[in-house]
Amino acid sequence: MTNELRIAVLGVGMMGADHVARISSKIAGARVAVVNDYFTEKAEELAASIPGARVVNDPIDAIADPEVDAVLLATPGPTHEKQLLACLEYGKPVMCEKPLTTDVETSLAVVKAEAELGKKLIQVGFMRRFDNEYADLKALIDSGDIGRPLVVHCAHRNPAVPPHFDSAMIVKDSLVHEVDVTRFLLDEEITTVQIITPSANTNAPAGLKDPQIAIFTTETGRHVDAEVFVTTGVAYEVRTEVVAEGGSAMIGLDVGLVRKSAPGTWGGTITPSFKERFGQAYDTEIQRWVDAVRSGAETGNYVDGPGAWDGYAAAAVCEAGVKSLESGAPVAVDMVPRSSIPGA
Ligand SMILES: NC(=O)c1ccc[n+]([C@@H]2O[C@H](COP(=O)([O-])OP(=O)(O)OC[C@H]3O[C@@H](n4cnc5c(N)ncnc54)[C@H](O)[C@@H]3O)[C@@H](O)[C@H]2O)c1
Ligand SMILES: O[C@H]1[C@H](O)[C@@H](O)[C@H](O)[C@@H](O)[C@H]1O
Repeated sequence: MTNELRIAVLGVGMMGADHVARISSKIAGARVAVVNDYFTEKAEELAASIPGARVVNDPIDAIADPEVDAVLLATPGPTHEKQLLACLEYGKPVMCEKPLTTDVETSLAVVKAEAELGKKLIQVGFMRRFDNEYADLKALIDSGDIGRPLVVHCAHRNPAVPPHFDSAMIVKDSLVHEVDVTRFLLDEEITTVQIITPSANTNAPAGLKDPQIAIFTTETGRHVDAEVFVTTGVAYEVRTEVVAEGGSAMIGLDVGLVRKSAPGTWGGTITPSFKERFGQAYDTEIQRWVDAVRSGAETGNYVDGPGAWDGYAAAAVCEAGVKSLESGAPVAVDMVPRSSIPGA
């Protein structure tokens, strides 16, 4: 490996293009060497603006390229399985945007393939773990200062989603972040999921079950509720409140700037999308991944943060969530025990 990590970015739509800009302007020790997209012109246009970047038309060729040290996958979820398995085959560390894959069987297959390889090469883009507010909340819980958490309340609101977004995607693409936040903050698996669908937003596309209320139960019987509402038309709002035996704590109040102005109104600003709300988290996530990959050869661990197992656990919870979305009843999460896959 050269000193500078040479990254191939696959999929340069909204997230991929954002990561290319990030790596090229803010991230130390790495550069974009290869750009790939299903639409070649899109890749060519972007590569032309990045010194030293070139286009490789086939995603698997891009992964296998000898002048690529690591891969950033920002392609749509259904393409992840094949591209992740190719990364493992060619021994390339990979930062895969969530979800790991879109179903539980393929997620488990990826976990097993990585475990057989004996190297941690896969990091999953659960960026909230790198957000300063979430990191502070986790540190507060771990310090014991508020005692044992009993209940977590979450709200996850998007102003809008793309037209192809369906009710199951609200679970697999949006609620998946609360699934990971729950596992991250409480350090245990989710055992049951129930999804309740209140009266749908009349401004949402016909048939979209939005908002949804999810209820998780964890291994030790703790309770998490999450309101996910992806067509609010307002702004991007992500809130989490932890209620513990000795106090409570909340993040995501948008109180960075409180402005008072005439005539007698007050208020601050709310981030319009996840790009602004989690910009710092994406920067930290990618910098720490680059640092981990650059030092990984010695340890066999090229990951700093959520890995393939976390992606699989999230897929298993979301699968139960989609079943509950249909029935409205609580559904048990079906997961293999981690100990059954040595090295996972
Ligand atoms: N962490 C987050 O907050 C966050 C936010 C948005 C999206 N995402 C995730 O990022 C990924 C991409 O989402 P997006 O919103 O940027 O989607 P997008 O549709 O804007 O971009 C996807 C790009 O991949 C290209 N593509 C499709 N199939 C391909 C293939 N087989 N090989 C190469 N390129 C291919 C498309 O042409 C497109 O340019 C998804 O997994 C999504 O869930 C994560
Ligand atoms: O893919 C996006 C992304 O993961 C965002 O962080 C989330 O807020 C959206 O709901 C989802 O559609």
